[in-house]
Parts: sequence; structure tokens; C-alpha cells
Amino acid sequence: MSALRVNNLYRYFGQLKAVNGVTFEVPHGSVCGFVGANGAGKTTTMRILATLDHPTVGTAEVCGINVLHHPAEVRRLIGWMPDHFGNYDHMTVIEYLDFYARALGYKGKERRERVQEVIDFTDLGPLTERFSNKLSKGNTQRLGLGRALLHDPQVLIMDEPAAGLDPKARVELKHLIRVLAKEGKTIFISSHILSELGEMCDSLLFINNGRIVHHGDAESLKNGSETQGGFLYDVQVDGDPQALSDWCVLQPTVEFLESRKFGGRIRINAESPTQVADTLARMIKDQVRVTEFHREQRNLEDAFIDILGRLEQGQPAVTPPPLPSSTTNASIS
Ligand SMILES: Nc1ncnc2c1ncn2[C@@H]1O[C@H](COP(=O)(O)OP(=O)(O)OP(=O)(O)O)[C@@H](O)[C@H]1O
Repeated sequence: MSALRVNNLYRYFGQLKAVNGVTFEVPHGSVCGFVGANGAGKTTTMRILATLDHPTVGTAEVCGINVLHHPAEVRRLIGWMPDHFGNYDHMTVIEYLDFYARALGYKGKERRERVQEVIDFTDLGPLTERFSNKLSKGNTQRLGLGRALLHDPQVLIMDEPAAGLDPKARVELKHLIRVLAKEGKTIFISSHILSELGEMCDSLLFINNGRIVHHGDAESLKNGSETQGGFLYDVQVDGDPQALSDWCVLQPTVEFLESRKFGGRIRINAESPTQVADTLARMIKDQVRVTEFHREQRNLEDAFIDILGRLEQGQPAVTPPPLPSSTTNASIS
């Protein structure tokens, strides 16, 4: 059973299709990045999962529990960190966490222990007597994370937690997310900062205009194999540049990039690993002397733009297969 399961989800606001037939699953214990431009539908999807909004059509489940039918159970399972959350005036950090721990039903010693555990985890110890509305952005996010973790949820849903953070605070937040992932929590996190998501996510879910346009792992995206259908290698070669250039002209999978003082740089652009192997075999046979060889990696922004470009050209979006329609539980009202 998946930690998150969204099936054929729609959310309309009047004529606006904020979420337009979204289907995906996030396995237990994995970190999934939710990526999309402003207005793509990330927050709306996350709010539905967090039981704060309802679908127009479709289902959303957390650990197999339907968010519409059993919202209270779902809330026990999830920690929700919204993109903006208000802090109360004249409430210190410790009072703030204690207040939420009480609201969650913790009492006495257990409540104090939970609050302390969260303070230790988020490293807010030196700031417990600070007013919660006077914290830096980074510490505000720590407090928000702490609040979301008070009841030790299995699943953490984080909407743009890194937005507005300086680089140091981002690194620190990323570290906390890694620790939580190691503890086995499922983390569903949205962000515009694709490169950072790639480092910590097991999979990336791209949404555009309310539709999922890609769901895959960051490595394949960077290698290009999922989006371009190509295997690109940057190769440095020793020897006479002109002879190398002439050799490249005869090779369907090789492109001459530039001359170097000794030799040149070429690119292998193959459609499959077998084609890469065949090209290498030809290089050895023709005594093309390789001095450096590495897989070309694109950054995730390029991969995302590549996917959007393919969509604009009318090529099909890469979407996971639909789940059985019998799980649909709502209809357009
Ligand atoms: N309550 C609402 N009423 C009307 N329109 C809404 C409502 N909530 C969201 N929208 C619209 O739905 C679309 C998707 O919004 P959503 O907040 O889900 O996008 P997002 O991907 O989270 O964007 P951002 O990164 O800017 O937060 C937007 O056009 C937004 O204006």
C-alpha cells in the first residue's frame, strides 16, 4: 500500500481547472518532490491530501485512508507544513509548540517530552523564549516543521518549505528532511528549487496546468534517458583533431564538438546502452584514443523545460497509468 495515492483527482474553482485529472502514488518511506510553476496546482493538490479542501472529482488516500471519508484519521497520519502560516503575537517558541501539543491532546509529562523532542530535533533550543513572530525566516520554518512533527506523523506534506530561505537555512532544512527520510517517514515536498529537490528526492512529480506531466527519478531526468530517449556522453580524445573530425563524420552516433591542443572533444548521442557499447567498440577498433569519458548530465530545470517543450509540440506527456476507476468517490457538483 502506498503512503499517498491520488486517483483521477480534479478540483475546479468555477471555470478554473486548478487540478485536472491527477493520478500518482508515493511509496512508504520515500521522498517525492512536487514541482511546477506558480499556479500549476501544487498547493491545491496538497491541501486536498491534508484534508483542507475537497476534490471536485476523484480520490485521495493517505496510507490507504480516504481523505474525504475519514479526515480525522488522515490528520493523525500527516504532518502538514503550509507555505505560509501565522504565528501568534506574544507567544514564545515554547508556548507555541506547547499550545499545539495541547491541541493535539498530549498531556502532562508526555506533552513536555514531545515538545522537547521537537525542539531538540529542530535545534530551536536557544530560541525557546523568543517570540514566535520575531524569528528569522529560517527559524520560522524550523518552528513550522516542529509543529508539523509534534504528533510524530508517518507522512509529512510540505508546501514550498524552502521558499525565501537563504542558502545556509536551505542547507539546514535539507539536512532535517534527510534525517526524517532516514527515519522512514514519507515526505511529499513542493518546491521551485529543482536542483535541491533532485538531491534529496527519490522521485519527482512534475505538474503543469493541473496535470501531471512527468513522474520519475531525478537521476534519469539528469541523464536525459527518461525525457529525451538519448544517452549522451562527453568524450575527450587524443590525436590529430582533423583525423578525429573526419572519423566523426562517418559515425551516426558521434558528433565532433571542438578541437583541443591534443585531439578533440566529441559527443556520443546514442539511443540505447547497446548503441553506446557498439560506438565504444568501433572507437577501439579504429584506434580512437579516449582520455576522458563521462555521461552528460543536464540540470533538472533543463529537464523540466524539455518536458514542457515536448508537451507544447503535442507530444504525449509521460503519465503513470490510471488506477482502477472503481475508487472514484466524488462527482462534479
Ligand atoms: N480558493 C481558490 N479559489 C479560486 N482559485 C483558486 C483557489 N485556490 C487556488 N486557486 C487557483 O488555482 C490555481 C492553482 O493554484 P495552486 O495554489 O494550487 O498552485 P501552485 O502550483 O501551488 O502555485 P504557487 O507555486 O504559486 O503556490 C491557480 O490559478 C490559483 O489561482
